[in-house]
Amino acid sequence: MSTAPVATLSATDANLGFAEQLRQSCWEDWNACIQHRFVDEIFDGSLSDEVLRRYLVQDYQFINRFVALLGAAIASADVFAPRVTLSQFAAMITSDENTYFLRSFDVLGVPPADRLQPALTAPTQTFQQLMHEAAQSLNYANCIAVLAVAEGLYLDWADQPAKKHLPLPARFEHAEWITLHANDFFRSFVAWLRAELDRVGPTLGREARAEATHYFQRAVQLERQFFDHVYA
Ligand SMILES: Cc1ncc(C[n+]2csc(CCO)c2C)c(N)n1
Repeated sequence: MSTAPVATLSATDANLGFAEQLRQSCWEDWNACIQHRFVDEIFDGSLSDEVLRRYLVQDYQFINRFVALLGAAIASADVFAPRVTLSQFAAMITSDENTYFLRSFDVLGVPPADRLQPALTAPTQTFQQLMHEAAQSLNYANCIAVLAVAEGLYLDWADQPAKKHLPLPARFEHAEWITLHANDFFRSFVAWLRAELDRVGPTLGREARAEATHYFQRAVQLERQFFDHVYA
């Protein structure tokens, strides 16, 4: 009979994949996001134009670094299959999603300067920097960790059981921001990202795992700050 120590992980951790361990490690910030006032107000259509405008103007400044991060994930993936999935997603978001922002900017009367070169707020700058840092690391786990937050947290607020029974809000600026993140394509992409974290997590050494975890946690904190700051 062996007397060797069996495990250093708690029973709970041992039963969870890496993706779920990461999410649970930031449970408080994660929940603060998906239960945010912004989420409640976009679902019931009461979101003020001023708040939505601040949000969308800053959010539009994400896509550039986000696509670069996808590129870094494609470059650093260990095998061919994830490169294909990530490339297909990159193709989708660089074609379809742009029109939502432009149509909303038209309705909200956002002038060209605020669409193209707005003054960046601190959470936007820090998020851009985090995406840049993850991309520059050319480390697949780091890249996927940040992508899994940017996508997974958006799926979790837009697709949550508590909101499922609600009719969509009347205005497209509200309704489409929900449906862009609550649809089968997006659901399956997020499930794939989480499965990738579960696949690569166990291959990481202690330091690499801690590094990917730190990227994930910083991204979740920034998501929360981003929601908060459009009301400040
Ligand atoms: C602060 C912030 N965090 C995450 C997302 C979600 N998101 C960013 S890029 C992208 C891919 C295209 O849909 C998605 C889903 C966001 N919009 N804003």
